[in-house]
Amino acid sequence: MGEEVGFLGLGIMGKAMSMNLIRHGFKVTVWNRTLSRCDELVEHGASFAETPAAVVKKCKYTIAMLSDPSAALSVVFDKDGVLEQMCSGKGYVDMSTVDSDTSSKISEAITSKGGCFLEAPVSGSKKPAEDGQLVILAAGEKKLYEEALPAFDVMGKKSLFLGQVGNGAKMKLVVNMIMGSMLNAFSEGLILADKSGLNTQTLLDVLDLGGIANPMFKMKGPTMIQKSYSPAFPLKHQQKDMRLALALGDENAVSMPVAAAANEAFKKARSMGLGDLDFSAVYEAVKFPENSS
Ligand SMILES: NC(=O)C1=CN([C@@H]2O[C@H](COP(=O)(O)OP(=O)(O)OC[C@H]3O[C@@H](n4cnc5c(N)ncnc54)[C@H](OP(=O)(O)O)[C@@H]3O)[C@@H](O)[C@H]2O)C=CC1
Ligand SMILES: O=CC(=O)O
Repeated sequence: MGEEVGFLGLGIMGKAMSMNLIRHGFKVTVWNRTLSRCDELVEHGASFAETPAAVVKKCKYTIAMLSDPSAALSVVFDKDGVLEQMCSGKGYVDMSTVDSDTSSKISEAITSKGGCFLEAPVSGSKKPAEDGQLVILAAGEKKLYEEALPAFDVMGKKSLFLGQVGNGAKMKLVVNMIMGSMLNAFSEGLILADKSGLNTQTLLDVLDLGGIANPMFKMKGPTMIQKSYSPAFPLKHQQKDMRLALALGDENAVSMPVAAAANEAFKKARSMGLGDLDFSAVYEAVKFPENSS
């Protein structure tokens, strides 16, 4: 635990995850594109670096938690990026949700500089991140997985090593494709109950008692009924995951009409200006499809 760990990207997830590392005694150096977002972490004991390259220079391994493939690539390949200081003996752990091609590109670049690469996207949202209860889906260099396990144990409740680079990314996309499709079916059910004269809270109670009870319905149902969409998992990221999962389906000739329809609803929600709200705001797009532009 004596080694310095780097952390790039202090959004909803990165802030909670790096905070957990600090709380558990890790020495953490942080960077975020909007630098002011580092202040709170520094107040809690983190060190700050001006660029991703400066973080990598200082740290044995560096974790990233960034919004999407273009952010993940930019932080590695752009000026002052991760690659500039990557070398033998250093590791890079990308925990962002991206597609396997993006992850492979990053892996090749890191290993070509002599470094080790691990992808480690996570299942679980803001609250599990705050509580250290994420599920970590790692793949890539086993040696780096073992090195990062003490950090994973603090950030998550379970870590899985899934083999070669790409398997973690794919697993995460399959899980989120299912989650996005379920949320659409749930939204339609809430609307159907309401329009057909049923009490939506009673529907939530019935669902929670039966075989399709799940934490997502239990957590999101009450806030959806109240139209409260404070972002835990931003809708724009869920739509990105649906898009990437559908591309994975294309590559493998897997027909996914349910996921494709769910993706349309998330796109519609984005066109209604709901992208920065929680992904449960897709309920508004399902309820008022005519509001899309
Ligand atoms: N929220 C959730 O429930 C979960 C999210 N995820 C995944 O984790 C990742 C992060 O999600 P979350 O924290 O919610 O997202 P946020 O939108 O809250 O944070 C995104 C982070 O990426 C940074 N970023 C965006 N674009 C760039 C860029 N071009 N260059 C450098 N940095 C950039 C942002 O910096 P800045 O502050 O400057 O904008 C910010 O630090 C995503 O891949 C998401 O799909 C996975 C599981 C759960
Ligand atoms: O990616 C989102 C999640 O809740 O997991």
